[in-house]
Amino acid sequence: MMRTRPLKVALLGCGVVGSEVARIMTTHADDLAARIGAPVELAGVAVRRPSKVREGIDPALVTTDATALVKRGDIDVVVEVIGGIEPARTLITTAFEHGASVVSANKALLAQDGAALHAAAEAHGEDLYYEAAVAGAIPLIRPLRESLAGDKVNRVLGIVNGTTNFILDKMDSTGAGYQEALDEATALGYAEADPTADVEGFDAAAKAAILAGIAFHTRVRLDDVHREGMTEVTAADFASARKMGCTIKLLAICERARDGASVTARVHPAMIPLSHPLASVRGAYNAVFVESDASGRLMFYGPGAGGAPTASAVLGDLVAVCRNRLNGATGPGESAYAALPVSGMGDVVTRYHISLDVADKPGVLAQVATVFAEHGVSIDTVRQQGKDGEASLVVVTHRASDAALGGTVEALRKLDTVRGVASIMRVEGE
Ligand SMILES: NC(=O)c1ccc[n+]([C@@H]2O[C@H](COP(=O)([O-])OP(=O)(O)OC[C@H]3O[C@@H](n4cnc5c(N)ncnc54)[C@H](O)[C@@H]3O)[C@@H](O)[C@H]2O)c1
Ligand SMILES: N[C@@H](CCO)C(=O)O
Ligand code: NA
Repeated sequence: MMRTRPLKVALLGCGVVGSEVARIMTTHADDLAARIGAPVELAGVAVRRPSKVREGIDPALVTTDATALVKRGDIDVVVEVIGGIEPARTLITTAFEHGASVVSANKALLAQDGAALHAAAEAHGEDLYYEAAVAGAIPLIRPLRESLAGDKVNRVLGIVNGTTNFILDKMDSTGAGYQEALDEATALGYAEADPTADVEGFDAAAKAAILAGIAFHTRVRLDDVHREGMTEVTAADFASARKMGCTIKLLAICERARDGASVTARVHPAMIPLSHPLASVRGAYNAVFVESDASGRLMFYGPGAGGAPTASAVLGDLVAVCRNRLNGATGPGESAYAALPVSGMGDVVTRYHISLDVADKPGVLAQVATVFAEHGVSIDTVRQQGKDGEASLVVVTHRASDAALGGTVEALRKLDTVRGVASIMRVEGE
């Protein structure tokens, strides 16, 4: 039966995502009410620039005082789409203190303070949902938290940043320059307010921390995630990748150690074979593989950024939280009982593609091969191209630990015959 008293929603932030949330709440109001069992009313919209014309939003609802809005006491759900750490964090905790549940898209905040925010939600008997924080529209948080709650997840691997995938795709497929592609991603509403968060891998690292925490029932913070951005990926790297039948993607990889006693989480550019499904993820799309004991390998794919796709995930959470509220219940909170340590990058085992500039003279190849052997790194293929007494040597290894590879590279740099290490890239997805 439909309840006539509406559930009241406060929207914090009315930018790319917030404006789409407001639009869908209005245009789909009847369907949302039917699905929830009560009407949902937009009771206030906190913005920074009140003079801006916002189509479809009653100006009487607009305020610059987000704190007063979350303190009103009659708000059921606060939707936080401001982003950043403060004032978002204080607004969310204030919302809990004043009897509201929270839906957020804020991966930066959740990766940094997720544990404290979950504790605050639990202490006040409120919900904290954030499907939009990871991989935009793709249902990923809820499948991990709920659908896979009976399985044991061992690995989560994928493309979780739309902006960088958009840029890498453009660089690879059209030869576009980095800045031109970034400007386009920003204009399309994919990039963070400060796109450094995207291109330097902070955004993907925040998502990796959130995914690893939920997947492995443990706490993983942003600082625990090894992070390398994509700003140093060059046209030459794409050319090398193509020679190997690969392309380059910025990947987030969260793994449980073989003995199950620890986990790792990392974000870095990697070569992947063109035959791998991740190679065909184009534009701002995201795709994530989840590997579990019983389920085997699952793939989640869809739009990873942009106003409307992100709003879809926010609205899904809003419906879930409203349903919980009508039932006098809350959804699942944080599950961190496994308390697994997070290991450093040295323990990660993968394959490597290394480009070296070397002297083109007898014995150099043997010298280089010896350094690899001395560090226990087995070589898969070697390709050499010589020109005017200099040569470029491309070595692809079998699986080795990052620590062993690091030692190898350090020793290679010390060889007189090695003029420089032009690039090192991990090879994933085989
Ligand atoms: N854009 C996307 O594709 C996308 C996807 C997933 C998640 N997110 C996340 O959603 C959140 C919002 O992203 P966005 O792309 O909409 O950003 P945005 O910059 O377009 O919107 C944020 C809005 O918040 C407003 N704001 C800032 N401080 C405020 C305050 N104190 N009170 C009220 N309003 C304030 C800004 O003026 C701006 O309009 C971020 O956490 C982001 O990481 C964005
Ligand atoms: N800036 C983010 C938004 C989605 O989280 C991205 O490009 O993926
Ligand atoms: Na999502």
